[in-house]
Amino acid sequence: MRREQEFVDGLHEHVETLRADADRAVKEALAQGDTTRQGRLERDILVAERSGLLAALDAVDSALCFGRIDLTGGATHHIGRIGIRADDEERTPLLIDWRAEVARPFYLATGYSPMGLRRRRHISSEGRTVTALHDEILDLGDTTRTGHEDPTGDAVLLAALNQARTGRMGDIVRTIQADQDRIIRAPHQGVMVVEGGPGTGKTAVALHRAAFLLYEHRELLARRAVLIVGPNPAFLGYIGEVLPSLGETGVLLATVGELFPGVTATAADTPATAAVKGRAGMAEVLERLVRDHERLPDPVLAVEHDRQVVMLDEGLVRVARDRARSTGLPHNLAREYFEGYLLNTLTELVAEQIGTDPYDGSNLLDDSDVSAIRDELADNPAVWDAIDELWPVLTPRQVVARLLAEPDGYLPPEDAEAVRRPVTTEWTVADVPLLDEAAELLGEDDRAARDRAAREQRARIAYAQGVLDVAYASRTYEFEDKDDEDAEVLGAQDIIDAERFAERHEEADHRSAAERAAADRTWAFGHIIVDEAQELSPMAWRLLMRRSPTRAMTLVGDPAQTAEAVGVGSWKGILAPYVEDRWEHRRLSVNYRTPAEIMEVAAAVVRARAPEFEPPRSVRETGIRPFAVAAGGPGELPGAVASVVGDLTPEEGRLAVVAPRELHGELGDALGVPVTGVPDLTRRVVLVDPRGVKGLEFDSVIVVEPAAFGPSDLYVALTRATQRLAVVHAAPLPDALARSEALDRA
Ligand SMILES: Nc1ncnc2c1ncn2[C@@H]1O[C@H](COP(=O)(O)OP(=O)(O)OP(=O)(O)O)[C@@H](O)[C@H]1O
Repeated sequence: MRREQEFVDGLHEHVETLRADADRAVKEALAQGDTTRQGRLERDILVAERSGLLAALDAVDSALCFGRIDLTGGATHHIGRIGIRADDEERTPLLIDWRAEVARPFYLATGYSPMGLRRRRHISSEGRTVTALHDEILDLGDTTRTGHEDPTGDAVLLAALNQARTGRMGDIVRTIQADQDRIIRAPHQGVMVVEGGPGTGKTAVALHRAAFLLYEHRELLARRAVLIVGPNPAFLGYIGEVLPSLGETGVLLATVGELFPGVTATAADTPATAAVKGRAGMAEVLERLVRDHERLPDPVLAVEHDRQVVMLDEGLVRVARDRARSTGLPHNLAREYFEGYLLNTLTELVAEQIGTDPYDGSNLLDDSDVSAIRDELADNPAVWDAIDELWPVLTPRQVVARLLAEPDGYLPPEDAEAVRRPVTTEWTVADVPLLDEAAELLGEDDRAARDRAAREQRARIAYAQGVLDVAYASRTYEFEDKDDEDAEVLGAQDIIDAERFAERHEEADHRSAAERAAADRTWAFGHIIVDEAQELSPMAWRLLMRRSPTRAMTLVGDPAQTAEAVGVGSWKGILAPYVEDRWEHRRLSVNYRTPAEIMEVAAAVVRARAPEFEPPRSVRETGIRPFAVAAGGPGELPGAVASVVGDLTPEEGRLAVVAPRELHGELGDALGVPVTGVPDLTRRVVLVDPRGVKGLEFDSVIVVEPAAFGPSDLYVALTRATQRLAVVHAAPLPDALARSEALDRA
């Protein structure tokens, strides 16, 4: 223990030096004034790098080192959250990053396959103080003993699993299990699906995989960013600290409702409405709606020009429309072509009207006359009104709002009723993939932005030119008598370089890749990780696949926990359109969260639908049996819940009351718990609705009125506790629970 403490102390001293160096480097660099473009670039890179290092050092401050491996050859390596090297010539590694290949045996070695290890040591600490060592002997011939042997090899894991919860997920870097490690370190190309029941560590594995990929492919992923998609904001809050604790911050965490820049949708539709909006067929519906805006006159459209009236008939417009469509461009981009064709058509009509020789029918106009007519037409607002009517520029919001306000003719009557709503500016989560699809169909008409950018650039150049002219004039004057040729040449060159000077004045984009990605709908992420992937609709998959042209994705989920009517039918069905059968499937089968006693109750709920269902194997038994409490009637429910909350609230840790939303008001009053949209999971007692509890976990869970839950919601709710579970009900229990022998009656 003393030696490990000395090692840890030495490590912290070294970290202090690194921190001070990095801090100084950042301050010095920031204090430097603007020099050359190159200099500023280098400064920005240095500041970003050192600030990143500082953030990583701060994040991993406690429990920096958590393990040691002793190799049969005599070498030893300490393993930690980040890698640290000594200052010597060879930059000798002091602490090995857990993600490095050298650290791998720490996670994989067994007595049967020791991978060159003699011993594996877990080092536990509180803050900077080493509190315990646990050694596993992997070389069975080795007889040296340290007095810290852990005969079963799982003391550290069990201690982690039994620890009181904090309302924030923690990292599992000290105890990653072998099957989890293989997923975390799988190659990053292609699609990998990770399936596993509740508590098998899917979320933990997904987050550690992100950290591993950022380590292994740092350059690519720092540029392209990693996106992690989760089911709801409470869940993202719950997992938000895992990656920073591993020293990683450059990751974008988002729900699907946040993936259309400018919209943050949290409102949910009813399941039936979300199901209609999420169907793959909606892509064609939107396409049809957009094409219906590429209109034909019925039968003619009169355009006034220069005191004449020109008649655009259906046939003429159809030709222009077909030509514009044949470009294959999205609606807003093809409009430029439509404008051109229609102006040509109008020019011909006007030229015919005014230029035809009344005697022989020949045209009296020459090319320059015709060209002048075209220019005049292009200046005529009436012409642009006609173009706007026939081929309007559309925004994604207009298109989706129009569909939802007037779905008739686009959706069968029943579906139309399900989605219909008045025009509104508030979007639901299920609207977001529709907005994204619409944006894709419309294309970005960036001509205005391009023109503006060009104008600004010209203005900047003119300004820079002016500045340099002044500088040049004064310099010439200043150097006139000195006959300093060099200075003269320099001044002249600067003026030639006005354009470069202007560029230098452009603000550098200081945002991180993740921040830029969040603001850019067309961003292609380096890797996408989807948690609770079973929840996503086909339309949401379309959106995500557009963000991942390389299809580097890790999808984790559990079909048995699917609540959404449009969720995953089968991975195959979802993935085939994008990658055919080129995806990998991995399974996790050990439940680290839910003790066996609770899992038996939860499994009964699924078995009522699927008798052959096999739940994941719980790694722990606690000897504490779940129980049900029957309230005398609905009026007595809050009191009964309050009494069970009193019994089950842990000294440390968290308790969740999972109840249908309708009951939250009276339960909140009875328990003195605030009723909020996004629950504050760091409170000792929280009130959550069945949908919102997905992915979360607590020491104790009380499920209220389970008859009101959908079967998959009930399964999810019953599998959230690490220690104790109770069910409180006024209505009769669902059959599966009523019959379960694993549920005691209090
Ligand atoms: N190797 C491990 N070491 C320590 N704790 C672990 C390990 N694997 C998983 N856990 C813990 O088990 C709990 C469940 O993990 P996680 O939430 O990742 O499971 P999940 O499969 O996503 O569950 P669900 O589908 O029910 O939401 C977490 O508290 C996690 O920290």
